[in-house]
Amino acid sequence: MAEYPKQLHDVKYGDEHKLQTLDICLPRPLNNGSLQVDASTDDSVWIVFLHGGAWRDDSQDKAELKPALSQLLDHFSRDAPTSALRHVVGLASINYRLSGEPSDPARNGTHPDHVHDVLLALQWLEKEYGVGSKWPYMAVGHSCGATLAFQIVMDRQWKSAIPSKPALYEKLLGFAGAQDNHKQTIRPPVAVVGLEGVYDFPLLLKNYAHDPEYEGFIRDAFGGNHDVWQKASPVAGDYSDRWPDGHLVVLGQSPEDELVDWPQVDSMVKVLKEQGWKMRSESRIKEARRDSWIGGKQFFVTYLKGSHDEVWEHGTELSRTIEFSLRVFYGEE
Ligand SMILES: Nc1ccccc1C(=O)C[C@H](N)C(=O)O
Repeated sequence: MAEYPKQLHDVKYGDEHKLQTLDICLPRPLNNGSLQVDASTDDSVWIVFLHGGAWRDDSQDKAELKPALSQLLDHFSRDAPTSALRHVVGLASINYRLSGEPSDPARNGTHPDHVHDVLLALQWLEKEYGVGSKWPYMAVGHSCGATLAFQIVMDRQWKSAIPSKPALYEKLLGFAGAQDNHKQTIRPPVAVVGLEGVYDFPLLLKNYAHDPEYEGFIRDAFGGNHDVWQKASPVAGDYSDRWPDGHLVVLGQSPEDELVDWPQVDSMVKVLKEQGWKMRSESRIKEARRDSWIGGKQFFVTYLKGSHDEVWEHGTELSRTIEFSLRVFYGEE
């Protein structure tokens, strides 16, 4: 069996509970730090994937990336010189603590425990592979994984909403109670790619008021305080001054999604626009060339096909969106 692409499964990034594990895929050798293809680190990036499942569904985990990953690797092996994956140093898919099952230490989390685990995993990835220091990374998430992808950017808002665990924040983020973005020891991503994401909890609960499941999983994951629901929603984030590293947001949404409706995207779009982000259309990728927008902030809304979970189950939509995001980020068509 060929040594590459190399896959590492169930690697532990913490030992507090059994969901502190991640999978890694290295498409090609790291070669003492420089890559065989695209040796320039400037052209290389990590992909960090966060699965969905409403913070509670233990049938959904880091394996959500698998179908998309095999398609990405397929394209890469067929077409390495032009495949978007040639920019990718590695892909990581992260498990994190869930909520809703008080007797299980891996499923008794309340916000911000889920974010903590993701930050711990990022800290591990930085230490072991230079993710965020040697190489930038894109955070890609599905459903509540898309929520988490934004939450690792907007950390200060949820920190101030939850004063109970300041020591851990300080340890993980170098957060000294100040607004100083540069003190962070865990670098934020350069891009956030959300698919079928939950971005605005109060709006989600309003639009699905007829289905008690929604309030159920929000309460399990975030507690009963409405103020926290509002502050922890990605739409409450500051994506301008406090995210200097952020250059690209891609919001992928399927009109056929039966669990998360389009107003979630609309709400996020409104916030990004208000904060100075430029909306680009898919047909004008060239115009969005990174050279011409270094330091700029641009976002795309892309239409996906299929139901809420088909988007990752079939892999096609997830792999397509990752490839799209890489192409846009590197100014290719
Ligand atoms: N109802 C949702 C609303 C929004 C986002 C996800 C869900 C889910 O149901 C996910 C998962 N399959 C679950 O059963 O928890």
